[in-house]
Formats: sequence, C-alpha cells, structure tokens
Amino acid sequence: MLDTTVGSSPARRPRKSLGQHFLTDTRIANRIVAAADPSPADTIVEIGPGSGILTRRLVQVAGQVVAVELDPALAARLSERIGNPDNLKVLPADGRTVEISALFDDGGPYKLVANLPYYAASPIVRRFLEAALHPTLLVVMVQREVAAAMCAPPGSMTLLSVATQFYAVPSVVTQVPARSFRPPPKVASTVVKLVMRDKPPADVDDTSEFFSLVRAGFAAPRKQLRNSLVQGSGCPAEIVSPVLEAAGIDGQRRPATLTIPEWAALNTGWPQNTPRHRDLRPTAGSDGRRHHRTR
Ligand SMILES: C[S@@+](CC[C@H](N)C(=O)[O-])C[C@H]1O[C@@H](n2cnc3c(N)ncnc32)[C@H](O)[C@@H]1O
Repeated sequence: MLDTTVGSSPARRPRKSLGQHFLTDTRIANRIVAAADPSPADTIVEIGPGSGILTRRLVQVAGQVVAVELDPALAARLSERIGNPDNLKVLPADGRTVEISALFDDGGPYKLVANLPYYAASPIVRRFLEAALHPTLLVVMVQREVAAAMCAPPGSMTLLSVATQFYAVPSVVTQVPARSFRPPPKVASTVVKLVMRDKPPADVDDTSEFFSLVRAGFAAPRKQLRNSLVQGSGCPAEIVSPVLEAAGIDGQRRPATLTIPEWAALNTGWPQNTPRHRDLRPTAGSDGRRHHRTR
C-alpha cells in the first residue's frame, strides 16, 4: 500500500545530498516497526525520521520516541505532521555525531530504528554499535550490499561483517525494492535487525588494536591472508608468519574466511609494539588538513 500522506512535499524537493528517499510502502513501514517489537516500556531512537512514516507508528506503540533529523526544515515540521504526540522529542542534529547521552533524561535502555540515508548508514550504525550507551537492538534499512556484508558468514566476510558481528547478531528482516521510495533510489535496500550481544564472541583486551589488525588483514582482500597482513601492517613476512602459525591459521587462506575468534587469536599473538596497521592513504579532511583514517 502507498502512504500518500508522507514522502512528498509540494513546497520542497527531496534533498539528494541528505539521502532523502522517503518510504511510501506502508507494509514495509509496519514490518520495520514490528521487527523492533516496541512496547510502552520502550524508548526508541529514530535517526532520519524525514516525513515521519515510521515515527507516526512508533509513537503509537513505544513509551518515548527521540527522533534525530539533520534537515532542519523536516525536523521543524515533524511533530505537527504526525499530530503533536506527547511522547515525541525531535532533535535537529546529525546522527553521526549527536551526543548519545543527551538523547535521554535517564540514560536507560533504548532501541534504535532507522531508514538510514545511504551516504551515512555505516558511520551511524558503527557509532551506535560502539557507543558505551548502545541500544539493545537496532532495526535499520540500508543499501542491499551493505546489509549483505553486515550479515555475511565466514567465507564472505568483510571488515564491515567483523565490525558488525563483533557487537551484534544480524538477521535480514525484509528486502525493499527501489519502487517503495519516493524518489526511487538507484539501488535496492534491505532491513536488517541487529541484536546486541552481551559480550563479544571472543576476548579482546583493546578493541581499537583488534580492529587495527582486522583492517590490516583486509588490506588486500583478494590476496592470501599472509600477504594481505604484510601489506596492511607494514610488517615483514618474518613477523607475520610466526603469528599465523602460533594461532593455527593457514596464511594461504583468504581474509574473508576468518572467524572473529580467529582474528582475536591473531591479535593476541601479535608482538607488542609492532604496528598492526599502516595507512598509506591519507584523506583530506573538511578543514583542508591531511587526516589518516581511523576506524
Ligand atoms: C532515507 S530518508 C528516510 C526518511 C524516513 N525515515 C522514511 O523512511 O521515509 C533519510 C532521512 O535521514 C535524514 N538524514 C540525512 N543525513 C542524516 C544524518 N547525518 N543524521 C540524521 N538524519 C539524517 C534525511 O534528511 C532523511 O530525512
């Protein structure tokens, strides 16, 4: 079914730069909300509410909804559009940088629901997965390829798979064709549910060092793991090979085949004070200075 009350605004065009593809299929909207299993006891954070197709459903079933919208014009109109519900708080802010603790009064448990803008989907998901004050559950719509990487099993894993599955157990809720949006995007989408783990699937003392090593391991994903690690860490094979051997991992395997516990074993065996990752691709920051990539 088509929701004709949202997704269009005669006064203004959707802003492509903000990834504004508004969902118009009410069945998909209902499925997204149902996947979050909201109850009156729940606080729900929604990133990018847009015209409110999800928000209007969420306020009916959740105790409190906090909506974070970067477009100030959409943020200003959201509450009125959906009937000024008492349990809605709208913040005109960026989901990539918003202070998470400032979203709630009590800092209690919350769930995150979002039809994310494609350009910012990965940083927003990563930010909430890694936050000290993280949600218990995320239901997010992302580009189909991103969803596939998040949910990939060993054999097809990428850095994003490891980064997602370290924190959460992912599953696909539903596929969403481009015609379900106005304007239709050029790509298909998938709704993914991420249930946060109580603890990671392997013991890791320092997550930043762990992900540095994983990133090095995926420096050349089509190469054998040993060569990819040499390239990504900047350490010679004489250092990398014994670490692989001690962890019981065949260096001829592809990086995509490693499980998270195997990455953790490599990280544990990596010699102290030896670089885990070198980044040879400095990026220009918005302030014009050169920045090195960080996770
Ligand atoms: C794909 S649309 C989804 C809109 C609405 N939830 C829906 O399902 O129709 C993405 C929304 O995120 C907003 N947005 C874009 N970048 C954002 C950011 N960095 N932080 C918060 N919201 C953002 C856009 O303005 C837009 O409203």
